[in-house]
Amino acid sequence: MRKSPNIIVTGTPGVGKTSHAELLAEKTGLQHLAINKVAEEQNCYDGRDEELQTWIVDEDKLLDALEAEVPAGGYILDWHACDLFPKSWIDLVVVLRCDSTVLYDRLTSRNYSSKKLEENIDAEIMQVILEEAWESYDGEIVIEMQSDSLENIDENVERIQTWFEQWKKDHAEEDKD
Ligand SMILES: Nc1ncnc2c1ncn2[C@@H]1O[C@H](COP(=O)(O)OP(=O)(O)OP(=O)(O)O)[C@@H](O)[C@H]1O
Repeated sequence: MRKSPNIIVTGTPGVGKTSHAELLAEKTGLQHLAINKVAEEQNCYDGRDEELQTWIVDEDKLLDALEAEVPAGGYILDWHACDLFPKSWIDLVVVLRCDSTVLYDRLTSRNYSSKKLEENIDAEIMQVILEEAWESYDGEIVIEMQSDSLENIDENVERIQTWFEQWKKDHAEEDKD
């Protein structure tokens, strides 16, 4: 039984996962875990995709690196995929969405190749990560949030914070029972 929940914040690159996760960590005291940093620090790679200029993550190694701490709870898992985390670890999945023209502007400032830019915009339009979340977790724990503006970040974090406080209350009562 976790004393604090685990929340995934996921979505296409550039939708605002880090921005949300950092503010949410500040408001809730949950620990922000940038999964790409864990993969880098623990060398959970299985080669490199030169065309897309990204590392290929060895998911088994990555799960091994997370297994000792994450199941106990208290983490915000920030990553551009969500299907590798076991269902039993996760209490809420936040899928951030972004208008494709807004996302295009955010990603062009990153010097991505045109192929990488196009793939990410297509993935957002086709709601690839949202479908992945629906397939991997129970529908009632998956929430979709729009992340086009700074106001959206504040509103979304406030909503998640309300959910977090309710979760804590519910579980404190369960502990008493
Ligand atoms: N809702 C938003 N409104 C305005 N700007 C935003 C919003 N979300 C993110 N941004 C801006 O877009 C850029 C990318 O944001 P961020 O790094 O949080 O995205 P990300 O999803 O974590 O990206 P990555 O997957 O590459 O780590 C940053 O410059 C950030 O300030």
